[in-house]
Amino acid sequence: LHWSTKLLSPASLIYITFLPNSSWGKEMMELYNHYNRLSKEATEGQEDHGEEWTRLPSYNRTLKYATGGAYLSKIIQSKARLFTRNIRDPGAAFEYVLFFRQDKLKCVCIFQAGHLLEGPPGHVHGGAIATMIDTVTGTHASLLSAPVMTANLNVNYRSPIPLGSTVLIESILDKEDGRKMYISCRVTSTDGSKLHTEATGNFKSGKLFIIKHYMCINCKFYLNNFT
Ligand SMILES: CCCCCCCCCCCC(=O)SCCNC(=O)CCNC(=O)[C@H](O)C(C)(C)COP(=O)(O)OP(=O)(O)OC[C@H]1O[C@@H](n2cnc3c(N)ncnc32)[C@H](O)[C@@H]1OP(=O)(O)O
Repeated sequence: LHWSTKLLSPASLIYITFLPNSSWGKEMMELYNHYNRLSKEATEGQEDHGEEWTRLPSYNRTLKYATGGAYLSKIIQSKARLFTRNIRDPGAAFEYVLFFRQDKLKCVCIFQAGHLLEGPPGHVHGGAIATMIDTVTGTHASLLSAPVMTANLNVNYRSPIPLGSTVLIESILDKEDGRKMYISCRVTSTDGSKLHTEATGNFKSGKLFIIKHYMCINCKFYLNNFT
């Protein structure tokens, strides 16, 4: 069963894909269920595992509420589409979900790399890895301040990622300096034993967004109200 729906818009067909989908492997599903359970328990005030994760909303939903429509017209918002979500065939490319941990200002992304992302035979292309790192760290920086542009991204590839495998992408805030955010990131095997990639990023938020985002600086407020 593919949880995809087609919506007809004047200009194009917009595909909305619901997570999870049938392409997700066992490892991806187990991790998703793990973090989702922690998120739900935190939301519902159930058992306290000492970890309070929140699943992040979709890009379009984030855009809609983060900018409040003040700076992006409804037409632009409705057409905005993060390119990692553009592939219609479930499992073919970027399958991922992001969770945020408020108390540690930390993000985790569970990423399953599909066959279209092949670089070296049987392994994931470095550009696809950098794309996912930019997506995770950029989203993380946006959550902590305001929608950002990536100014700088340094990537060190330590060991290749097998195509079709599931990996964890974890990011943390290193430093905040006015409108600049410094985020670092590690891509590892799901048990954390193998380091695939390390990266650091420098992100810059725009002046226009700052006022609007004072309401989002407290991420808990933001996540509780807009997810
Ligand atoms: C909520 C929605 C969800 C959003 C979820 C989004 C998730 C996806 C995120 C994807 C993000 C992207 O891929 S964005 C696309 C790729 N990136 C881009 O195209 C960016 C292109 N570059 C630019 O637009 C610009 O150069 C900026 C915005 C980065 C900076 O321009 P500016 O604002 O005029 O800043 P400027 O005065 O030059 O510099 C300001 C300060 O930043 C420093 N700085 C500037 N550039 C760099 C640099 N490359 N490396 C280091 N430091 C730099 C300067 O030294 C200075 O420090 P000091 O003197 O203050 O100390």
